[in-house]
Amino acid sequence: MTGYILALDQGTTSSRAMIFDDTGAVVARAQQEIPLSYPRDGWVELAGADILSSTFDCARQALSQMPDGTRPQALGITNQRETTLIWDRATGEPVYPAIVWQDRRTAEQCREMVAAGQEAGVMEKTGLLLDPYFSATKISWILDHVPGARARAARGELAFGTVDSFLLWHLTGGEVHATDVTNAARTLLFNIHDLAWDEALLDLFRVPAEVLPEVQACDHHFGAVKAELFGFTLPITAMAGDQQAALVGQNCLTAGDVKCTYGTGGFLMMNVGSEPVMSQNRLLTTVAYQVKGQTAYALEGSFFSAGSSIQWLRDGLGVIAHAAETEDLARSIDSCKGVYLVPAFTGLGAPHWNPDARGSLFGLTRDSGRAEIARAALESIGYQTADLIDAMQQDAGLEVGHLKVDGGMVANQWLLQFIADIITVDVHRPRITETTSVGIAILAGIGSGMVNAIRDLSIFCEYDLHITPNRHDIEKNIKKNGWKKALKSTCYYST
Ligand SMILES: Nc1ncnc2c1ncn2[C@@H]1O[C@H](COP(=O)(O)OP(=O)(O)O)[C@@H](O)[C@H]1O
Ligand SMILES: O=P(O)(O)OC[C@H](O)CO
Repeated sequence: MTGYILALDQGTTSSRAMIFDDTGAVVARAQQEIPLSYPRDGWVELAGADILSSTFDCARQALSQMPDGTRPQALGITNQRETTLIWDRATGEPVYPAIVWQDRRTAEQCREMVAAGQEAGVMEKTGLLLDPYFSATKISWILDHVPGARARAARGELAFGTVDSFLLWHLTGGEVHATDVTNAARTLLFNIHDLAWDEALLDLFRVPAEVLPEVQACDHHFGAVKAELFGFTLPITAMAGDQQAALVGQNCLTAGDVKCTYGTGGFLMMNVGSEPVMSQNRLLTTVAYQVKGQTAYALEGSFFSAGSSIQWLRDGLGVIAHAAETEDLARSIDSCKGVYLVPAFTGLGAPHWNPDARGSLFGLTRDSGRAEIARAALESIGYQTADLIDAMQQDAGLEVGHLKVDGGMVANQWLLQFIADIITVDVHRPRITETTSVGIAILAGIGSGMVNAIRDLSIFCEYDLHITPNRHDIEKNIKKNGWKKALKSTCYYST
């Protein structure tokens, strides 16, 4: 009998459901966009109700596409990480909208903590930096700004969770409050060496232990979906943050394997094996996965604006109607003629970590038009990748042999060629580019016993596009120098 796995992927701009059979074939898929709101400069929020309804609608749509008489035997949840929700345990209602990972409202608190010399100790335990990106300061912000929330949290009436926990709570009818190690590792409250919440960090960030979920391995049996939701119960046998799921989905299971996901942001991740590698270049050290009792760690560099720059071209400037138009625009000119976009719309991530930086466009002339700006937006993604690869190679002490890419932006082949050219490394794109869903399906297959080991399902990871770099070294160096100058000016302006 064929086995089926339902993969739910709740991302920053959309929710997805995909159903795989046990040969790795996709039998159903559905996707729904969700609206982000930007209530103030640097603030980014999502409505909890939209997160739930879009995810459950996608699941129902995908289930309706299954062959007659069949249903999945396991469910895996993967999610945008760090995004923070606090809800009422009695009703499941969030007390405030989800504060999205891109949100910078706690920048001042982070700056004060850095000035007080608290960053080194936090980094040592968590592998993370003191940046508003992570959940801890977002939790405190909600507890401090929603009337009565701190007192209610102390009385055990409120629950905190990243999006995985929030979905799990609602899928199980409020019966299970849990997360997995990869999501916990993004909160600034979790010791990645002991794999446990850390009391000293809870005190430092003023987060009461009463709000925290239980932490489990990625392939844990988390609970069962209540029958009212989809018409039958379904075991939830895996959870993992989306970048970690993509690492698994890209078959990056050996130390030195690297993938980069180009969605709303860009997320470069290298498997470093069973011991954490601490960065000397302001990259993050994080848990890659914990499966069958084994833990793997990763080095990660994230930049906050990749696809979001393209959304800005479409929704902010109105210079394109669809994201895919950027490819033709980039091909329509030979070069940007000195135009650079530094897409620091919500600050700069690794390796700069400047929450106050804001986006800048440099080198405009009367000849600059939509093609130059669109191409500069795509090029900025290549430069940001190159900056992170340089830092990662130094930290890990090895050369990146090739880069596996995925995410919504990899439909753009001009972009992939530019990335290959600027990092001078081969770029491989898988047949199924939704590797986040692939990864969580593999983990759910293991959690349910349908699959024995991650490698059993490497069948999922076939590559159908291989791009080799064009080596114009002189030109590449000139371009990179221009980018460095633009970056420096952006940071200078923001101080
Ligand atoms: N052909 C394309 N060229 C450039 N950008 C694209 C293209 N297709 C999609 N995108 C961008 O990719 C992003 C969507 O990727 P996705 O992986 O679904 O994001 P997320 O998981 O963060 O919600 C959007 O920001 C969109 O603008
Ligand atoms: O929603 P995505 O795919 O852009 O991923 C968001 C990341 O997990 C944030 O760290």
